[in-house]
Amino acid sequence: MTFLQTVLKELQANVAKLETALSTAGDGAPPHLFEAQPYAPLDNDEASPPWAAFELIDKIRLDLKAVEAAVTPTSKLYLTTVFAANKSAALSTVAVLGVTDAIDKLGGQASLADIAAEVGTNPQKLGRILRLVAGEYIYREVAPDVFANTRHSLGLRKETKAYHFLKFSASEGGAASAVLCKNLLDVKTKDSYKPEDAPFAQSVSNGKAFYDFVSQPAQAEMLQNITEGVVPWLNRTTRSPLLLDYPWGELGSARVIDVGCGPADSGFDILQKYPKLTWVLQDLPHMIELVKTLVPPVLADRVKSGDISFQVQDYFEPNPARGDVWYLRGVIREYDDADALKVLENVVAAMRETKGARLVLNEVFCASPAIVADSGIADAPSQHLPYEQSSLYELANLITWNTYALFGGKERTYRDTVALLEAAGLQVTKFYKFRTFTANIECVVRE
Ligand SMILES: C[S@@+](CC[C@H](N)C(=O)[O-])C[C@H]1O[C@@H](n2cnc3c(N)ncnc32)[C@H](O)[C@@H]1O
Repeated sequence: MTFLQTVLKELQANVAKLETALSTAGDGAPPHLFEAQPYAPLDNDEASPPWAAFELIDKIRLDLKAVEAAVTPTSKLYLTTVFAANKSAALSTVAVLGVTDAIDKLGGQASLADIAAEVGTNPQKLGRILRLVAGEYIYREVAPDVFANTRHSLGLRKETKAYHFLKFSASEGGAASAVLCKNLLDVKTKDSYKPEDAPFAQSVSNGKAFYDFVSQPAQAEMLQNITEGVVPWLNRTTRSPLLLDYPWGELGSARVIDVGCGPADSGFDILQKYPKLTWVLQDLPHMIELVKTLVPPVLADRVKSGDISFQVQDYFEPNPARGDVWYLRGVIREYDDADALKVLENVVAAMRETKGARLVLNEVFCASPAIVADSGIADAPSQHLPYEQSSLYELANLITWNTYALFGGKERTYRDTVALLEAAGLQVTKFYKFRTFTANIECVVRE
């Protein structure tokens, strides 16, 4: 069998398995594409697809890309890849313009002239953008110059607030990415993981670290957009797996120390679903003051009872807290190995004071699409997709480069992370893969 036929055979088998796995979800119907309604088993961020289905998604996508790459001339592969930034701008633009709402208002499908009049732009230019996005099956051209919503355009309605995230990523994220090459070669920045050396600081903020820049009075609008739009929308895409794919319930009434808690949205979500847990929120003074104001009203009584408490704690200093679970989400990604090790060593020293204490690390793990030793392999790339890494391999890598471009930091592979944890005196007990691009590593102190 030829390579293409081998991949197609694998694809066919995996699509059949996917349909079977999805037959128990939603109303049991297989995925649709052109209808203007969400496909609930896959598109509902408040739930997660069944595991068996989720595991097939990456395999199918990887093999589809293999087919696409195999039939594409090299220069055309470069051109479509390098111009993908235009797709980013197009998606952000239709979201900001409110094209989905306009089509809704015009009855579910409408001419370019009517959509353009509704959103206040030029129909010819809008058509060119919409065709780019329709190539991703977001919108459908139902007749020449007539566009309709599809399953994938509904998430762009203004009420979803997706446009905050899409606009920010395409504009500030795009500007930062544009200087990536300079950032990788400049002697000051190439080996640095500090936020003031990130591409964003070289392109947008005149040398200021991201949060120092957006905290300035002149950037108040950007900060508000980030805290009220960008971050909540992104967090929604990981919330359900974080709650369901790690056995928080088995921790019973454990005391959790949330190190570098930030706005603590994940802690507050976990506490609402697993009310027996008690939770200590640790961060620097300004963040502790802020997080006190962010406690959801349903948890107010738990603050009063002391089940949820706040501690100012610098994680580079010895940690006097005592707890059964030490939870670090997106903390060590901020640092190079030497600083990450300092943070972990302080946690390990405190963990030694509580028998059986465990550390739960929630991160994005850089992912390999496929590790293929031999050319002329007799199977499909999806059969070489490594396990110990973030799910959604492509999205995980896009996200880690995006966070690097904005904030610097060192996002790691699973192997890099395990080496760091072991250097800090920890022993990994389990890797919890999630149905999203983050995952948990659980460890205990090595005896
Ligand atoms: C990337 S954020 C992660 C926040 C949170 N864990 C989350 O998942 O949203 C890192 C957090 O570490 C805090 N932080 C930075 N330096 C710190 C330090 N030296 N000691 C304690 N917290 C610190 C920041 O204020 C910020 O809230």
